[in-house]
Amino acid sequence: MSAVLAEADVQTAGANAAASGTAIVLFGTGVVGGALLKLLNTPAAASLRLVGAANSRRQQTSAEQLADRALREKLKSHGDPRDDATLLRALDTSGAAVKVIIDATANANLAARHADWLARGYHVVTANKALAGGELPGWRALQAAVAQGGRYGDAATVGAGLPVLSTLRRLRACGDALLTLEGVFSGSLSYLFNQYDGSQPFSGLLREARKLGYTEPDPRSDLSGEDVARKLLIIARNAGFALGTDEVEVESLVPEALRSVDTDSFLARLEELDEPLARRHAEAKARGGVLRFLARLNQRGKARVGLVEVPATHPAARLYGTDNQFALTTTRYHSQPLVIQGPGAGPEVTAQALLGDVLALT
Ligand SMILES: NC(=O)C1=CN([C@@H]2O[C@H](COP(=O)(O)OP(=O)(O)OC[C@H]3O[C@@H](n4cnc5c(N)ncnc54)[C@H](O)[C@@H]3O)[C@@H](O)[C@H]2O)C=CC1
Ligand SMILES: N[C@@H](CC=O)C(=O)O
Repeated sequence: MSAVLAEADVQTAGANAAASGTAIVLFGTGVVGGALLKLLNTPAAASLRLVGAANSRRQQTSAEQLADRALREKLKSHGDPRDDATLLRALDTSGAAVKVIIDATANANLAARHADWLARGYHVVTANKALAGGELPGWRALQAAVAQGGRYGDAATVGAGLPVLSTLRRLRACGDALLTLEGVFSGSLSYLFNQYDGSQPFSGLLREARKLGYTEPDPRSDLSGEDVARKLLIIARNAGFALGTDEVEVESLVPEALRSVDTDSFLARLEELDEPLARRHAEAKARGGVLRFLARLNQRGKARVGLVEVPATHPAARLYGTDNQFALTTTRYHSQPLVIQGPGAGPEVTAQALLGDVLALT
């Protein structure tokens, strides 16, 4: 069985899981983790056993509490103090053949533990991009752990589960190679720029995107281009380009004055985004163009993410909602790129990507 998870594996999952027993611990019960908890209560997840769940401050390992449909809400005020060791012990003592840690946080310290968890025999399924899309040594440690047999479910890290990484791996397994990559890799920025026409403030749309669960916990991770850069790095690295974080040119949409304030202050000052973006929008419109936040990797490994004015005929100008678009030019898809497109953010699709990766392990 390969070390990374293929979509096809999911099909036989339910029956196998019942036979082998799969125990899971969930880190993060926010927007994505909360949606996953709902999915765990559906027949699709009947073979999985939740033995621990945690938010940043509290955790639960009692079977009775974990079975409570209000678990996410209750964890906000009730539960044991956070302690990773107790959660891992719940996996160890579960008697399950397959032990899975699900990371539905954006916490870099937690992501830094993925390789260690894999080395200790746990499988890891993650929506958290901080390791694979972070500093190169972290990516290399992850690859080393995967080479030793650890299995890493990463579908949710790119395109919120769109079949991007699995397609890329399949192409590579056939000897194909990625030449260039271009597209819209952010669901929230897609949602924002697909709708923004200058008639309403950008900050209002951003509040909406946040309410719908499309943005990162701190929306500056989206607006700064950091989240898109991480996705670009994850794809590029999976395609064999060992790019460092400093090799991606990143354009930030966050005004200088808002970059180092705390999250609450930033959220209280969103209107400061409006004027510069209204100006850029008006300039693009006057030339018949639209603004899109694009990621690009060329054949020499040069990578850039940022706001680009594109003509109305550009493929990225014809996206809707949270659509992501990944155009892969490869040695075999060279006259026309292979394009993967669809909703690229949102709790339900992302939680489904996590569940699919867990089921594929069994
Ligand atoms: N929202 C979306 O559409 C998508 C999100 N993702 C990723 O999913 C992850 C979670 O995103 P959201 O659910 O939107 O964020 P959120 O802010 O709603 O939830 C984060 C959760 O992580 C918990 N947490 C933080 N540190 C923790 C720790 N050390 N131990 C246990 N729990 C901890 C928080 O208490 C919270 O429950 C992020 O990495 C994000 O990039 C990936 C694809 C799509
Ligand atoms: N905040 C992210 C969520 C998915 O990774 C985005 O907007 O794409």
